[in-house]
Formats: sequence, C-alpha cells, structure tokens
Amino acid sequence: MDPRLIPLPQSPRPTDLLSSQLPTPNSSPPPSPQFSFLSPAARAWFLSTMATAPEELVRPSPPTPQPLFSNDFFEVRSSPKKGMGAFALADIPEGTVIMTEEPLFRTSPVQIFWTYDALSDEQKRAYKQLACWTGVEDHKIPAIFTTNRFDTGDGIGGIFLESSRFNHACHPYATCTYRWDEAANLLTFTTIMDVKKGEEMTIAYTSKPETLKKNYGFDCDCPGCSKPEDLEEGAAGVVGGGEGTDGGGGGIVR
Ligand SMILES: C[S@@+](CC[C@H](N)C(=O)[O-])C[C@H]1O[C@@H](n2cnc3c(N)ncnc32)[C@H](O)[C@@H]1O
Repeated sequence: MDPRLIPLPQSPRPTDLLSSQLPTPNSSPPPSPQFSFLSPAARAWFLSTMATAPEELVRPSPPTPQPLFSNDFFEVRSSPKKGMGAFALADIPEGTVIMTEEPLFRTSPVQIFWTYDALSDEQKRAYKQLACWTGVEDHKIPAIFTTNRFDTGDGIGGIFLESSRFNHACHPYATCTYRWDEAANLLTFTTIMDVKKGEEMTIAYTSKPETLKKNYGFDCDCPGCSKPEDLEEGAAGVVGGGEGTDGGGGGIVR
C-alpha cells in the first residue's frame, strides 16, 4: 500500500463505545430519585428495560475522523461543504514549500480508460476515492480525471492523490500555488501568503471563476466571488491563478 495513503478508520458502533459503561440486566439498578413515584418492582422493571435497549436511549457523539493524509505542514480532512480539504497544522510563512508529490499517473483525456486499466487494484481503489463531478463526463473514470487532473503540459493531465484534495479559491485569496517539474517528475506546492494554523489551504483552479460550476460543480464562495462589487472593480476572482495552464472551460483548468 502506498505509505502516503492513510485510510479512514471505520467508525465504532455505539454499542462498542458504551458496552463497558452500561449496566448489565443482572446488575442492581442505581438509586434513582427521579423514579421514586414507582413501586420498587416497577422501578426495577423500568431500569432493566433501559439496560436492554441502550442504542435508542444513549447517543454518543461521533468520534473525530482521522485525517486522510498529513505532513509537517498540513492535513487533509473534512472541509465544511467541500468534501475533503487541506488545513494548516501550524502558522506557515509565505514562500514555504509544503509538499512535493509524484503523479499516480499522467495521461491524456482520450487515453484515460487505457491508463486506468493498467493500474494495480490498490491504485484503482485510491483513484476511485477522489472527488468526482459528473457534470462534464457521465462515466466515473473520466469524470474523476477531469475533476482532479493538473495540467502538466502538451494536453497531458496528472493525477496526484494528495494535491487533488486542495479546494479552490480565486486569486488573490488562494493561499498556495503549484509548479510541475517534468524532469524531476514532481508537483511542488508553495504558500504564496502567510497561512494561520487551522486555516484551509487553497489553490486557484482557474482564472475564470464563471467556469467552476460547469467544470467542477460548485459556485465559488471565496471573498472575491461573494462580493460582486469587488469584481466590478476588477479586484478579485478574475485575474491570475496558479502556475498551471488555464484551459478555460475545456475541463483542464489547472
Ligand atoms: C479537486 S477536488 C478538491 C478536493 C475535494 N473537496 C475532495 O473532497 O477531494 C474538486 C472538488 O472539490 C469541491 N470544491 C473545490 N473547491 C471548492 C469550493 N471553493 N467550494 C465548493 N466546493 C469546492 C468541488 O466538489 C470540486 O468538484
């Protein structure tokens, strides 16, 4: 198994969490002033029903999920309204390289089925866990490709399992940029501003936020897009982006 992939643990059942804390049907019921209006026999019967039906009566809060991936700088975990996302584990200064990653594969859109078939079972499982927007492609395999690929030049897109978990914010609100190095076979992520511990780290998928809905299935809610007056002033959301090529609506928008 790829050591960079840390699978999410199964959530324990409520009964696993609580079995040691619950009274058994044979144990003496604890004194309960709340039920003093019942006769001793009725009280014993009532409390015994509580011991045999714990799931309905006691609801533990769910355990905190483990991150999908982490390094010294960030972790990948659930992001409000955005599936997974990358969150800073410390205050990170501008200009810090936070990750380099090799591709799972690189291919062209027309070769995606052939490339997918050549993956190992484990790689196929990892690929199929990535986000999937079917608005552009009906079939799951090419849909995952268009949702997650980074443009690596000459019409070739790369799939990078951790890099793909970064959500979008428009320039100048995106906190990171990325650069593909063909010779090194590495995608490098660098912060382009100071990032506070706990903050979600983002990249700009495109310099054309109006294409996000069609290509990725969401409307951008970054501060620039949620303030139309800023856009009119040309201050945000419509210029710049990452160092990747912006295909502008064709699906390869990074
Ligand atoms: C490359 S994935 C990013 C990681 C993804 N959130 C995940 O769970 O793996 C792209 C998808 O993330 C979601 N996404 C990214 N940026 C978003 C944003 N700013 N607002 C809402 N959803 C976003 C969309 O569902 C989009 O199709």
